[in-house]
Amino acid sequence: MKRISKPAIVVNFKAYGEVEKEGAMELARACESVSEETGIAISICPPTVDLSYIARTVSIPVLSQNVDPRAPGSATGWITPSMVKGCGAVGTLINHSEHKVAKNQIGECVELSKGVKLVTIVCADNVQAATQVAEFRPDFVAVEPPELIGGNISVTSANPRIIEETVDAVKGVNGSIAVLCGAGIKTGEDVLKAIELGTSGVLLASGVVKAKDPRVALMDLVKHL
Ligand SMILES: O=C[C@H](O)COP(=O)(O)O
Repeated sequence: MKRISKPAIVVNFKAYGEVEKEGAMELARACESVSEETGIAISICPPTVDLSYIARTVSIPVLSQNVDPRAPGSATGWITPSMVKGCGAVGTLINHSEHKVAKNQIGECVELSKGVKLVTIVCADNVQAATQVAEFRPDFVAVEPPELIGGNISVTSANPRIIEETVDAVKGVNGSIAVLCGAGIKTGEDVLKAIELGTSGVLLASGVVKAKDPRVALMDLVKHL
């Protein structure tokens, strides 16, 4: 199933050492296997260097970790949305906290991505930023307080208000934009809380990528869905 259905679990592999060499494909396979076994949509964002290989191999949705605001042409080293689409990915993150895009270029990334029918997940650090990026009409806005990213305290318990307020603010801009939350999410309880707070799912990384057994971590994440 290549569609990002809801509730959505989006696993960002980032650039962790665990996903170097064959690690990315092994993790992609684990996500695919849990998704098939449970029927829950698990989407993945592998490192760009593995995007094409993984997108053509697994049956779950594969997204790029970023795109650049460039159309096909003389753009050495840039990652165009068109290229991402061409290698079999179904969507892309944009403006991740660890890969910021200049404010005036976020809209361009969304437009170019939509133009090639990529699903767009635009990240935002706070409610104000989430409201601003919602104006670009992405498919998803993912709110992630940077100080909680990669830590052991889930945004759902550390700052549930930011999630509720982001859901209200984004829906106020456009009711069809789905909201995700991320930062420190590690358990099925965290995911359940995220849904109860009004989101359509979660964006997470370390809870799966750095888990001793990623398959066990994934099964736990989806156990209440
Ligand atoms: O893209 C994922 C987010 O930055 C969250 O990362 P984390 O789950 O390691 O906190």
